[in-house]
Amino acid sequence: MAAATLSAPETSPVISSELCAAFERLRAHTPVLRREDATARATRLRRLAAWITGNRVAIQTALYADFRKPAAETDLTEIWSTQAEIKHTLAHLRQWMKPRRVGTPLSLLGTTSWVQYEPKGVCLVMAPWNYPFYLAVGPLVSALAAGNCCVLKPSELTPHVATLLRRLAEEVFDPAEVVVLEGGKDMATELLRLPFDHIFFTGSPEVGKIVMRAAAEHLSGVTLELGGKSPAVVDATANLRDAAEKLVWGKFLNAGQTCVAPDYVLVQEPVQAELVREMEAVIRRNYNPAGAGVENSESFARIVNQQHFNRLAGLLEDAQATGATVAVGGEVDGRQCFIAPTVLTQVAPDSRIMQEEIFGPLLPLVPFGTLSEAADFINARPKPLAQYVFTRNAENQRYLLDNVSAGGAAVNETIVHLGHSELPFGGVGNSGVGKAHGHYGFLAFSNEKAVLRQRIGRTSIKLLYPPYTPKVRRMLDLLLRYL
Ligand SMILES: NC(=O)C1=CN([C@@H]2O[C@H](COP(=O)(O)OP(=O)(O)OC[C@H]3O[C@@H](n4cnc5c(N)ncnc54)[C@H](OP(=O)(O)O)[C@@H]3O)[C@@H](O)[C@H]2O)C=CC1
Ligand SMILES: CCCCCC(=O)O
Repeated sequence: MAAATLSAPETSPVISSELCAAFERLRAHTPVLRREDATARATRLRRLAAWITGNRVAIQTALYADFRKPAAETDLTEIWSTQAEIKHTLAHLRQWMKPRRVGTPLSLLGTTSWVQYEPKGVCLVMAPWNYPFYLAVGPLVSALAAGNCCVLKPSELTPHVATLLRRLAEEVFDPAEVVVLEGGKDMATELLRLPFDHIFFTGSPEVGKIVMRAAAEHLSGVTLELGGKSPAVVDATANLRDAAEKLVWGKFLNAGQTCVAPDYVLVQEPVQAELVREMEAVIRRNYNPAGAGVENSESFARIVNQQHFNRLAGLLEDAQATGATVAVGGEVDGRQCFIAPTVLTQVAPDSRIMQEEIFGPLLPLVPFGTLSEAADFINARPKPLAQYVFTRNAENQRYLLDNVSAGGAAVNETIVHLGHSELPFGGVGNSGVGKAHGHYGFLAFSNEKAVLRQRIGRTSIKLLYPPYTPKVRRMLDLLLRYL
């Protein structure tokens, strides 16, 4: 069935003709992708994987040009993470695509039923700037695995990566399968007026609400991968050297511009000073081993732009103005958008740095007495994307995992749960809607169609057809009593 052309009411004057043409081209192509088998989809994903392998240096160069992301971090968090998603998808795609038979209840005896996975159609992927390659191509892999056509809107804050993504689309895909549309807020606003079948948005909760409102106009499906203040709790039983290593890595990777970065640390009072000492040693080892200064380290990224630098410098100033102490770091240089890995103590709970997502290399430590105080502190705030627990006490671990709601959690680790292909990734409440990665990503971009097949001349319900005679009423009595 040919997809209906966008009628005049849908193409409001604020949607440019080229956008409508691109959308129509994809929508007209959806029946072709719907008919493809696992082999055809896998071939497309292998072509993508080969392109990424062949363009490793170009990806590193683009990320470095955008905000001096170290090549090693690009390899790990942009290239390897994307290739791992493709590899896992290729290993399971045939299975995921198979219809799933379900059992038959007594009341439907004689029927056969299954769940059939069909593509949603034309999907929109809106990516953020902090992992601009992985967070654009990762969702694209899921969309293609599920048989969709896709519009990809990268962030304009990372223009070198956006240009690279456009080249990737042109070199790997048919323009009717995937199109990359570069632009900022205005482009995104226009795109959100189109009747996409699913919108996969990664970004801030504020913009996530804008996306969800726009999706309501067309009842588009949404996956919202949002952010928030992900807490880490370090109790008095924790291995502090181990906790320091993992907290410093997770916090200062990508200069703290990571959605699942530990935003702040709740540390049990008696071990705060020792934790600070351990963190200081790890920061020095990771970013200033020769004493040349972190600003000269090739292992530490920059803040993405002046606006975010100013925002973070403002958080640091406000924290200090409300009594915080800079225990480690604190150096800033606006000319190169540099903020050193910084650990803060004596942070006022009502200071700005404890109200908004930091999304930068500032790590406030907040002391607590009892675990219930720590849980109450977290639960008094919007539900986080991740929670981290550092403890050697199984009961403390259970208490915190059972009494704090978060999108995901890691115990004695940070961030890496995001790279586990068998785990659903996503937020809850203010930190997100829906799950991604692996099979969860495939399902996000699929319609799970329920199918029941009946034999001709038979129906489980015929005995209950009208007229509703006393015999039918007796059958209903039996039904309510036994089935
Ligand atoms: N859950 C997850 O997996 C992740 C969540 N995040 C979260 O994303 C945020 C940081 O990313 P950031 O890019 O700054 O997020 P934004 O919400 O600012 O932007 C996300 C996307 O939305 C676009 N956009 C911005 N403003 C609007 C608007 N008014 N209407 C429509 N689209 C708009 C952006 O375009 P443009 O950039 O071109 O303006 C970008 O493509 C943090 O909150 C972080 O926690 C980040 C990474 C992963
Ligand atoms: C591999 C690391 C990716 C992190 C994506 C984020 O949390 O922003």
